[in-house]
Amino acid sequence: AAETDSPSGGRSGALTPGPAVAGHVQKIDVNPPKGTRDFPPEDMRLRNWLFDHFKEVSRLHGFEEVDFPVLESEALFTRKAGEEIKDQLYCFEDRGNRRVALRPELTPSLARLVIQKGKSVSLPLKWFTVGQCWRYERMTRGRRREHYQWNMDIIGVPGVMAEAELISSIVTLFKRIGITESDVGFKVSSRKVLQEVLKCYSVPENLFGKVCVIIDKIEKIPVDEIKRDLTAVGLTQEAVQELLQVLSVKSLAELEERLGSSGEAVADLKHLFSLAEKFGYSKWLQFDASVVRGLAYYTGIVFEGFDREGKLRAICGGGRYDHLFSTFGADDIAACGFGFGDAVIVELLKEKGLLPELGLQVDNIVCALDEDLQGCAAMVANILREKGQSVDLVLESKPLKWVFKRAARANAERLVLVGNSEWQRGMVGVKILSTGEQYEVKLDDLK
Ligand SMILES: OCc1cccc(Br)n1
Repeated sequence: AAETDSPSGGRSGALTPGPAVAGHVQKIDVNPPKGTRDFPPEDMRLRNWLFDHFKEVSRLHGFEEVDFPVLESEALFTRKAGEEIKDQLYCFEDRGNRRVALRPELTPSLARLVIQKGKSVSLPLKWFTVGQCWRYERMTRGRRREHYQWNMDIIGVPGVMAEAELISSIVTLFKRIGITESDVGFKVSSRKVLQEVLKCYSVPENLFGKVCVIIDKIEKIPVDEIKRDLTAVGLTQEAVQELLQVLSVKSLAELEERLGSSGEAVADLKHLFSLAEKFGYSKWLQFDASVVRGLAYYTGIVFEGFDREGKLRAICGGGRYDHLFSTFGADDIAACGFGFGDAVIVELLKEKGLLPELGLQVDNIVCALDEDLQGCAAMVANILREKGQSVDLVLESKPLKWVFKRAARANAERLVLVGNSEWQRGMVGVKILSTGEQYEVKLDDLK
């Protein structure tokens, strides 16, 4: 809207509502900021349902919950590997002139806390968290700017039993919400494949992260751009060619033929696939050499959950990051973890008709039949609440028709009516809404 002179002489525009003009207040924009979501009750019930599963699965696997500020020092995320997550950092300078950022991921915060705890914690650590993560993306792509991620991390275990345990956690989650191996799978590879190829071509170690970030785009941008970007960071044509060929390897056997049996990449992957048999989730896994994931700090096994119909983006992803700690100036600790977002999984559940029915549920509606019985109704509500019963207490005089309608909407088990004559006899009226059964009960016997 064009800027206009408000009567008070100030200037108001579309984003800065003008001052009230003689009883008129310009209505604020009631939508949440671009790319963000509100969670009204029905959406919050679904979110809680999902997060409760995340937390229960973490508990079943013996993980401890941790949390960190959504606001972190920008320095935690300023990796120089050309990652999208860095380009879209939601960062700013605070009033203390500190460079800060809304976290785009949770792993760096977890590493920071592990370093902070130092020797006061004993390894291995099995920590999990569910937290909101942010990115600032030009809204031209209309993508969200926030999502919640479930993370599980194992700190201090160098062997692939750790990755196997993480995948077990995700399989457990999928099973709990009705997703099977016919719906989703895990593409599994190891960045040690790339590492071994790059080593053959004497590519300096410090280019590893950049190369992985470029290759992660292999299914998103034309292969000529991939080649150009790889050449630009210093790889020879030959190295580029070999890299792209090894990424198209179709099986672990073929990979072993190409890389030999003595390398760690093949050994780790064979070990992981044998462990998958023991964990009972072999059918969920497939080797896919093209999986590298887009975070620069992965160093070993990487995996991502995908929908077999190929309609959705990756459901989750993770891997080993054995050198993240040294990038923060600390001694390295072997580590691996995954992130599981709250958006793609809901799209998958919708696709599969697996969204749970989660209506509002309250045990009792308690209602005074006369204005002067409000206090008595409060006493009844208190008695029930102390017994662990949920009560929606009617807080003002309402016609019975209104009360019944609210009881139906709240899917209430029963209606407790506080009326004068009953109250005089120490009784209250009860109506079981599912059967219509109606009776009086002594206050002391209310349960
Ligand atoms: O997965 C990348 C990402 C990071 C932060 C917020 C959103 Br939405 N997406």
